[in-house]
Amino acid sequence: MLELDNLSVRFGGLAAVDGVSLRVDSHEVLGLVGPNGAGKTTLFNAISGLARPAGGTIRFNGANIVRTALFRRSRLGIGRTFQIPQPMHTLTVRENLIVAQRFGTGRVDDGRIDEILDFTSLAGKAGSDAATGLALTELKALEVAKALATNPRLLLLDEVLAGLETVGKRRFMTMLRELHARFGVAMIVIEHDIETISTLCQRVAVLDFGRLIADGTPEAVFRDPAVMRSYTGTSAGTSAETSAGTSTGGSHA
Ligand SMILES: Nc1ncnc2c1ncn2[C@@H]1O[C@H](COP(=O)(O)OP(=O)(O)OP(=O)(O)O)[C@@H](O)[C@H]1O
Repeated sequence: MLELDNLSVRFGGLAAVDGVSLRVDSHEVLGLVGPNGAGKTTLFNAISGLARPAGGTIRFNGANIVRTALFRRSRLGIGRTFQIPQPMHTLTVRENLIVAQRFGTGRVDDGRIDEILDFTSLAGKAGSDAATGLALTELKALEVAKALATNPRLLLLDEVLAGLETVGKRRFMTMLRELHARFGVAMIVIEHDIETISTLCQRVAVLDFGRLIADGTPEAVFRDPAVMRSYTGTSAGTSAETSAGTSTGGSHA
């Protein structure tokens, strides 16, 4: 479905994404981890059309979309959320979904919007002001709902669980698993928490200084000493240690 070949994104002298080659198959759930500043969000920006690559190709369902405009990528089926929820202010929750759906599909389907509101547990908030009427969990749910309204085949989820407390996080993870099964989308999931990634994802890719340093099953990747060193500054622990909530949120700073 998605194939990145030697993809690079530069900010002046900084290679934020540095020669990354990676593929995601339809219906696959891929975790994307790495320390702060490793290039994860920049990679999402390149795939979704917000960042212009300095080199390499992005193939989506066979076509090279590296020069394709943002809204066209959305219409091809690439949806995303943002790390910091970005509701459209002054609009209600339902209106947010209508705008997202029109952007992503070129039309409005009220039945589909009702389905998404139900699915994301936002039906009771459909008429609420999106900027002022929502708790953090609901704002995160709205990010997912807006992305779903664009009718994605590939969903890029940028730290949608960050900041949620344990119960909210569990509920959200259940929702993401159901989403994958019910809407049949492939997903790339950026999260720092190893337990979350191991639970949600079949495969994990690790970025470090913009480079892909590992790609494999969660069990294999999180046991790789080089991987663990790169973002925690420690050597690999046992699987019990690494699945007990270890964060991948190390920093090069
Ligand atoms: N618009 C920009 N202009 C200049 N440098 C940028 C820009 N966006 C990102 N960077 C730099 O590119 C590198 C990668 O940043 P990016 O946000 O992609 O990392 P990340 O892995 O998503 O980090 P985090 O886990 O903190 O969200 C960092 O060094 C960052 O400072």
